[in-house]
Amino acid sequence: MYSSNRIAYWMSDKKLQKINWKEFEKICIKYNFEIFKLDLNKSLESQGPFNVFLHKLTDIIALENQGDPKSSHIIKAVECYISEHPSIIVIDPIPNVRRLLARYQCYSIIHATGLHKYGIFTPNFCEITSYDKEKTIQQLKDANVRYPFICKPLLGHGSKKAHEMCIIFNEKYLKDCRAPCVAQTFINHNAILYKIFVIGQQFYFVERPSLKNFYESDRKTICFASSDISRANSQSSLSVLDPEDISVQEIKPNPKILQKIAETLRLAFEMDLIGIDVVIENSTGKYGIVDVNAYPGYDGFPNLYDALLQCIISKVNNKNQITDCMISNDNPSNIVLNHLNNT
Ligand SMILES: Nc1ncnc2c1ncn2[C@@H]1O[C@H](COP(=O)(O)OP(=O)(O)OP(=O)(O)O)[C@@H](O)[C@H]1O
Ligand SMILES: O=P(O)(O)O[C@H]1[C@H](O)[C@H](O)[C@H](OP(=O)(O)O)[C@@H](OP(=O)(O)O)[C@@H]1O
Ligand SMILES: [Mg+2]
Repeated sequence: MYSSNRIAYWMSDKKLQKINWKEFEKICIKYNFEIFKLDLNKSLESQGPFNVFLHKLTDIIALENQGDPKSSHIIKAVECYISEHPSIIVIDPIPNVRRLLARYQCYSIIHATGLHKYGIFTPNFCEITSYDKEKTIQQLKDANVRYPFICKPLLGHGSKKAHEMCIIFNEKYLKDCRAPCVAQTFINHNAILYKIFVIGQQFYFVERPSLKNFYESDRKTICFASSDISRANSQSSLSVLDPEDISVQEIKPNPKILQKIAETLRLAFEMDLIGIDVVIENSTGKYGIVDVNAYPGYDGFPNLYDALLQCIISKVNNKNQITDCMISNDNPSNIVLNHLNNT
């Protein structure tokens, strides 16, 4: 049991408390898994061996990204340990998490999936790189980003700042774009958002409040913190529909389409723990993917920890099967032996 069923994890204390981690530890013990928190300030070698590494390192990766030497040292040590022990199952691989954290790259990956064949899209987006007005106008035009649009920080996780956004309604207030950022066309969706939570092959979705409908106009920029909008109990004034929008009929989501989104993005991002935020566009009924999150809150996911352990077990089994297969088929010494036996 020692090395084949040993899970190392790392998450911030805030995350551990929020998701009631003690419950997961109990389930692990019940199923004969040893589980322990990795100390990132100590030698990793001395804490091994382990065969699964489960983590939410987004805050540290974000700091590394901003040039913080301590965070960079920690992430390098983790990556180095993983590359020296390639049999470890990492949930999720650090390069894949990095890709998802960068909003521009994240939307580019969604755009490349071919989901548009199923009436699913990611709103037009571009990177705004400077405060040069003419340049910004050109960047928006090239990507067909229309007013109003949302400005989102380039990094999608890891700090309060990553969730500070604004809605820009016209050219006059382009100066409010906090460059560098991603600009994304605003999709009217009657203030309802669906959060799809993915754990390996399992998924679940919940309905959440969202931003009300907005139109191009001469109004001033609206700034908001995304954490005030789409939590289960959020009550932002920005989510209260204007009287003329109240009669717009609610379109219920098709679970098959949400499943298609979950399966496609899990494969596209090569990650098992993701959250996907989807809105249904009022005018077309199409499904717009507006955000993808690494290791989300899973608020409302039934039997969360059974699902998580099931995901881990299936990855461990897959890995063992592949290893068995390699030992019996591909091992060069076996091939030589088989050849010798046949001659
Ligand atoms: N393109 C869009 N059109 C309309 N509304 C949008 C769009 N993008 C985002 N929103 C709204 O803004 C909110 C915040 O956007 P987004 O999810 O990108 O921020 P975030 O900081 O990544 O949020 P999270 O905390 O879920 O990670 C969404 O919950 C949704 O209500
Ligand atoms: O409502 P969800 O679960 O989608 O909310 C996420 C949200 O995506 C935020 O991005 C948070 O991530 P950080 O930026 O890493 O703080 C998540 O926070 P966490 O505390 O659960 O890790 C939310 O769950
Ligand atoms: Mg997000």
